[in-house]
Amino acid sequence: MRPTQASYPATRFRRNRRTDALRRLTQENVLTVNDLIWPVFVQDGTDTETEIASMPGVVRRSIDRLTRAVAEAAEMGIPAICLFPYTNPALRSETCEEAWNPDNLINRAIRAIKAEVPEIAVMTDVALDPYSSHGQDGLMKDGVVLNDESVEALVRMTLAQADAGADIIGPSDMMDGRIGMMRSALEKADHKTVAIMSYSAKYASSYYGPFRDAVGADATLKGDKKTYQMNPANSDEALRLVHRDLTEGADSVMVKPGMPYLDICRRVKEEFGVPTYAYQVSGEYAMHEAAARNGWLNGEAVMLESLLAFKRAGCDGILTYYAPRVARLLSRGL
Ligand SMILES: NCc1[nH]cc(CCC(=O)O)c1CC(=O)O
Repeated sequence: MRPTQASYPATRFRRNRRTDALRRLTQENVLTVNDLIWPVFVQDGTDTETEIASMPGVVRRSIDRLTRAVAEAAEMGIPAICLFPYTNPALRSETCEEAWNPDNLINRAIRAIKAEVPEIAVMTDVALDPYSSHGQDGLMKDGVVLNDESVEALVRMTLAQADAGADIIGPSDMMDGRIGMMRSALEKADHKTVAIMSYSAKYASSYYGPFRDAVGADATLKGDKKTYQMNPANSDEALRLVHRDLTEGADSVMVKPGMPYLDICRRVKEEFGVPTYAYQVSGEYAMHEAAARNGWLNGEAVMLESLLAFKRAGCDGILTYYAPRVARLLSRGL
């Protein structure tokens, strides 16, 4: 489209901005509760929660408390949550078996939530970092993260989560070939309706720091994830990855992190026109909160502005730790 307008004074852009009513009438994009996926952290225990120092306002909850919080989220109209575990360090190992234990923390949480709050969509995370003694997303040998062996482990993990009742599988590991293997394993196991939202364009980002605190992978992580997560300098590669994942059977795709990668969101949406999501990651949340809590930014205003930006960039939805706060605001009509 080539925007056409007369020259000044026949055109005065301020006419459409003069009042709140006129601004609402000419607004191109809108953020609604239907755009929100709430990432949540789960820990062992009963009736407990633990604050995450680098993510003020975010907590890890025991399953009972989490289920109550998820019920409230559903009540507010939030369509989906995404579960992340804080695995007991004693259960982390080189071989990561806990990841596909049918009774691990995540699978117990899925069952509890689906029993109590069946209407909310439950998304999971598929990667080995909360279960590995080295904090990497795959299995390791001689200092190398193995691809095909890791995919086998991730497929086992996927099936255990589908058995527990997950609605959406979220592979965040960035191994090659995982989507195809997961899709055919799900078909074979008669989990034909389970969706896959692929973390297709996931960058080796420094914005994940606070998340690694939250799942306890920070202390254990040796080295970095640059041999499998994307180089932040790349953009064409993101399109190739999205294409690959779609041909292997992904139902939707994700770009991660969010705000520093809005150009990628726009390119993906324009090129493929598929359901496209962005993850406003822990570091983005931490930046906003740090500034807001210091009184340097208006927290509520930047929260809303940052989320609207994803819609403008073409995203169909956003994974955001702000989901319940935003939902509450939106239900009051802002
Ligand atoms: N593979 C695990 C995973 N899934 C989501 C995040 C980050 C989420 C966030 O920072 O909010 C990470 C961390 C990582 O890749 O190291």
